[in-house]
Amino acid sequence: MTDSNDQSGKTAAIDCRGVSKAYPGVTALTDVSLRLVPGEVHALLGENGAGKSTLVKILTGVERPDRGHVRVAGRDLHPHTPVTARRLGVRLLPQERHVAPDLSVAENVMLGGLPRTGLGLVSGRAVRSAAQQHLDTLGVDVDASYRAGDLTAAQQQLVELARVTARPARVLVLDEPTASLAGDEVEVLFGVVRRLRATGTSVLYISHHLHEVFALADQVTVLRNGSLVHQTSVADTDAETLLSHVFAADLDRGRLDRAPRAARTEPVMALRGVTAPGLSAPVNLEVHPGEVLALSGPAGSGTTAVAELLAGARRPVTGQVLLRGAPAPRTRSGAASAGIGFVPADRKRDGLLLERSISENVWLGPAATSWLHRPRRAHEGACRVLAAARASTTDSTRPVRSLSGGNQQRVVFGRWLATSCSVLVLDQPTAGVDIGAKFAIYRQLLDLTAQGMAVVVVSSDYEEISALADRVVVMTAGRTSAEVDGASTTPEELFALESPTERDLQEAL
Ligand SMILES: Nc1ncnc2c1ncn2[C@@H]1O[C@H](COP(=O)(O)OP(=O)(O)OP(=O)(O)O)[C@@H](O)[C@H]1O
Repeated sequence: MTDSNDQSGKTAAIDCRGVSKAYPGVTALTDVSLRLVPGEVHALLGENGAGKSTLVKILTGVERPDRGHVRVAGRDLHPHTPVTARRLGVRLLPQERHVAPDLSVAENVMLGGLPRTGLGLVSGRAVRSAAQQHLDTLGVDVDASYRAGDLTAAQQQLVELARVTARPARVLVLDEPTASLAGDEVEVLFGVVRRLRATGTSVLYISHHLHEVFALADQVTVLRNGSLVHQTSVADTDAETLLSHVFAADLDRGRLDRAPRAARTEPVMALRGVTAPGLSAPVNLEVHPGEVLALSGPAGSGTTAVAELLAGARRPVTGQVLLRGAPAPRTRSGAASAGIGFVPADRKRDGLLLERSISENVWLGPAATSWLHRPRRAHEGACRVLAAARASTTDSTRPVRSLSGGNQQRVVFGRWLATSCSVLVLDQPTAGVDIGAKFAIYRQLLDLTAQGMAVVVVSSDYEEISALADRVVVMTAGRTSAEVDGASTTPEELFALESPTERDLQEAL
């Protein structure tokens, strides 16, 4: 039996032994060992900053370990580069989307191996037909001839999944793959993972969602502060045990106590008969001070369009967006100056300056103007923000690039905690944020509404909606389709309300 074989004699698809990695001032991984046999789905859990992405970078050849080694199907990952990893069949679906927006869906899917004619030329028709066939096999309902940049974030994520699976993979690494997916798309992804497992591909599945681990994984490994603290078969564990390993301290998920809701006053914002790209019918909507309004609906249902209209990030074609009864600013910077905060779903788009410090990023938020002259205040403010958002680092002079993905999201959120806006619009605010920090963020939002701020949350997470919302506006196929009370609604009710009606289906035909 070689090093990479298990008792059954199976050679591990991927085997990493004693891997350690440090960045300046931070030990990201200490002596981590992990092996996946062919056809195994292995979940990797850990709070923000635990070392998951660093391990992924090492397994995919992007970063070299300081100590330890990686073998793929019994062969050393040497030289330790992404090209070697790819050649050995290790593929990655990254946390951030990387579709080429100006290329077609087909070109994006087939990017790594465009089918050629006998003369060695690339045939557009062959590319389209091969891509469409692959998308259909995966169950991804997207037309291969569309421009990738015109797709929703969730569709782009599925196109990327199609790209990484277009060629046979020995090991597929999925880094928080459901962060921008909702109900049906999650099922598509699960189907793909199950099919790959059946054909012998090993899947390393990184997630903050325990139900996904129990739905999909055979084995689970928990990292904490860069060390492997727990490794077991999923059949032999339960959610409480896993959580106790993910978080060193007891997780405070106690009830979110809410101040009694203030009597309805005049709306602070309203949409009156608004039409815009992404909407199929005029939208009427009011946002009141002191309430959390949730916009619930699958990707493409119009929730992001409404959030962007409120935040000045999308222009109405007809109708009016009102702020305190007067026309609202029609640009993002104008809306920010008028006190409308916005946390978009794609944090890269929110202009995080990755090379600059956490302090600077907090105070360079679109509503901040005076940070340049007050570095100490910026520093103190950033520390307060980081503590409030339960970020694992208190050193606000660190560059944002050195933060884990989830902690970068907290900085985006923290920007708006440090300002005094009257409306805060958040699109999927806790995607990629660990469960502990999620609840800290929910508490912050509820405190802000108790002080009179209006909060609008676009979310595809039913638990999030029930924890936060006073009112839920449900959207399907580009129009508002229902409004329900946040306190009494259930995930089942929301799911049923979000399912397309007969009318939606007929209009789509
Ligand atoms: N390029 C870098 N330079 C300095 N420190 C880094 C760098 N990349 C990661 N780190 C640090 O290494 C540690 C592990 O980060 P990593 O991104 O692996 O966490 P993670 O478990 O993937 O978190 P998340 O759930 O937020 O994505 C963190 O303390 C992070 O700040």
